[in-house]
Amino acid sequence: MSALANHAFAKMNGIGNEIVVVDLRDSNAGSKAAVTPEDARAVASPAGVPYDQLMVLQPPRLPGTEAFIRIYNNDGSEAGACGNGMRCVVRRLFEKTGQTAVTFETRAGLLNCWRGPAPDLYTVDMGAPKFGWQDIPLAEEFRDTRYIELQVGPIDAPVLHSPSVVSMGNPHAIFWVDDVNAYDLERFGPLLENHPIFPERANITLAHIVDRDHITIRTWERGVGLTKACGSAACATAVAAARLKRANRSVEITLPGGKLAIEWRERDGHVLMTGTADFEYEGRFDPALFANVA
Ligand SMILES: N[C@@H](CCC[C@H](N)C(=O)O)C(=O)O
Repeated sequence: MSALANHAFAKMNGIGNEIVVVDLRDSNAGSKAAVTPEDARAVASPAGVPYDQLMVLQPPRLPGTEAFIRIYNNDGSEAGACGNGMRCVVRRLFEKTGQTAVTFETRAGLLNCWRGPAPDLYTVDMGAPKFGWQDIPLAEEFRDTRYIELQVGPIDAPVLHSPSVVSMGNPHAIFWVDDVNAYDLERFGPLLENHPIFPERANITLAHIVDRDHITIRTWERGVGLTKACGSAACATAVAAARLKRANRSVEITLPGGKLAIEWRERDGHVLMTGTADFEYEGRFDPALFANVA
């Protein structure tokens, strides 16, 4: 039987990024209570609780951490990072416990999160970005990942080309454009997400630098598709723009679902993401959802 059958969940969103939060720390099965890709797809089905990311809190593995968080995309694949999902987890936890700061373990490492700088805002220290081609990862060596050779469209008149690539615990490619709405991202997104240059696939973002303090983005998410917001893409874009010296290290990013404040901190190179998180409703998963899951 699935660890999720009849288990409580909270439906939330991080500026429109659809998030389901499940806390398995209290599960009788303890640390063995793992969510399978089939479970994750069953929850995402129309009869379930459709989401972009499923955030699963498992018992902590390291002293000083609140939980080990596993992050599933709605195609059942697992992600190392999800900025919007982290803010949702943090809001849910803080409202239940009164805590105001916490450390989680994720596949991408330890993440410190806190309430503030205003009562309705939550900040996640997303850690340090990585720029090495093996870290992103790319299938072949690129010594300079500020721009890589990749294009879609005719060779002599590419529609999109020369993205910056960054790992924020998950792989991101950022294409610099004048108007993020002028491209058919639903068409180009899947081609680029699955391009052989990205052996682990990639999140694909269109970014327009409005000025040194503002950037607008739209993202095709790996394992999901078009979303209203992708927090790690906002972080990757901010860092890539600063690296190109086209923006300041603190910027406001506008996404289809809302705004995020991103700071690439000078002191330690960590990226801080600040934004809201909204609670929608809560319930229990219908066990029938998992009837055909092994
Ligand atoms: N929505 C997320 C990113 C989720 C993970 C991504 N689809 C991946 O597979 O890397 C965010 O807010 O960061």
